Amino acid sequence: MTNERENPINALSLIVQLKQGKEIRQQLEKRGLFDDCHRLVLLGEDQVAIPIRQDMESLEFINRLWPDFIQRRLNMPLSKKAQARLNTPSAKLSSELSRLMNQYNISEDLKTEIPRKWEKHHDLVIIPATSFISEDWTKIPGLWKVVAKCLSCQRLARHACVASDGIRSSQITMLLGNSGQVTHLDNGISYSYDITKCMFSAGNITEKLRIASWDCSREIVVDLYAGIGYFTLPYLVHAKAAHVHACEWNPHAAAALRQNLKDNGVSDRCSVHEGDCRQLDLPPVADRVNLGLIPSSEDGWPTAVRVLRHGGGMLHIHSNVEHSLSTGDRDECSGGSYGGDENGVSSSVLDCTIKLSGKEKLQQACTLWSSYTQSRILSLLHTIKGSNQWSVRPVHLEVVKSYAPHIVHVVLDLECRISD
Ligand SMILES: C[S@+](CC[C@H](N)C(=O)[O-])C[C@H]1O[C@@H](n2cnc3c(N)ncnc32)[C@H](O)[C@@H]1O
Repeated sequence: MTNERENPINALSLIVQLKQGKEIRQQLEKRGLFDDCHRLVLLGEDQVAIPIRQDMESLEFINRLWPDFIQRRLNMPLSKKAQARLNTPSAKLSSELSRLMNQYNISEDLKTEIPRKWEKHHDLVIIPATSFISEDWTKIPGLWKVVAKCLSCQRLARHACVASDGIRSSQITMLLGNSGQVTHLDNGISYSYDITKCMFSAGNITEKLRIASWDCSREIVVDLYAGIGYFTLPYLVHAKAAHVHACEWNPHAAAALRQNLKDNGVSDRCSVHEGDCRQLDLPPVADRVNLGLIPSSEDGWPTAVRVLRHGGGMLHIHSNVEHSLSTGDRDECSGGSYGGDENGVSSSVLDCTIKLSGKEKLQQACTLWSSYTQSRILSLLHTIKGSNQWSVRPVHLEVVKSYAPHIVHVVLDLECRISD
């Protein structure tokens, strides 16, 4: 509680007797009517002003509950919570830029280009692709330094979409600072790379942890889309894989991968195959094949089957799955097509007009994709391995993360076995 004069901001309050203050405040808090941006103010010896919310709904409720209490606008100091909110990087950026926009006559409309979220890599911040794109921002001298100061970083870069050039080269440009080299320490593994040349998927953490929990000490693993080692490294460092064959065609990512193998002391158990995994020259040695490419790793399925050892093994197949094909406000879905296969297994089985919840739609879409994948892999096993004795068994389907609205990144663990 405070006195009326200290650091005041005009706010609406409910005036109550001091002895009732605690109870009324608790009731206001319980009902979400208390304004936690301001502090209570003592009025003389026996009254207290309790800050209240000012929206119509709250006021109607307060009037109904306490019709006899006086409401008054008062100068009330900001609460600690509100002061903390003002000190956030986001608040600092917004207030500093508002001031500069005013000074340099920049239209208020461009406020939409001030970032509200960003990625922080220690002293380097990457802002979204939509940030500060209008020409007018160049009117502010030293803009990048101002932004970096508000966001408490030394280096600043701006995102663009990951390139659709297949090698998923990064399209990040440096705005402040020269080097884009960063290091992430993640579950005891150090990953270094240049953000302007390679991409890093921070969202795959659950899958990395899953891999880390396995015992692969007697296994040979093939990682077809190794990148800088997102999955290769947990296989080696935590799952203790006997050997990993890591394939990667982006030369920058392959160089970072080699460095990361060295930095984590596991180079001796990894062979890096630099090139297109579809042409991977490897005999059938794999107990496990990781296919970590989204939106789809289907191009790599023939190679995965080819490198599986004769008795079979496990495939970890990544994919994006779209789980809402509804139109308008009718909750309906129809025919998500993942193609058919040569066994005539059609995947266009999802043709329903019944109402489905989001969770049910997700389940259906995953089931659909999973059965399509199983039948494709089985058919590849028959063709490539030259035997009809193969069987596939879905062991687990992991939902890794939401990739975009109605699109989830999933991993299917598919066991492939040949009967004796
Ligand atoms: C880094 S991304 C995904 C890595 C990780 N699975 C993830 O989700 O973060 C996939 C990597 O596969 C590589 N890649 C894509 N197609 C490839 C191919 N046909 N042969 C080898 N590497 C490929 C890309 O260059 C990229 O580095």
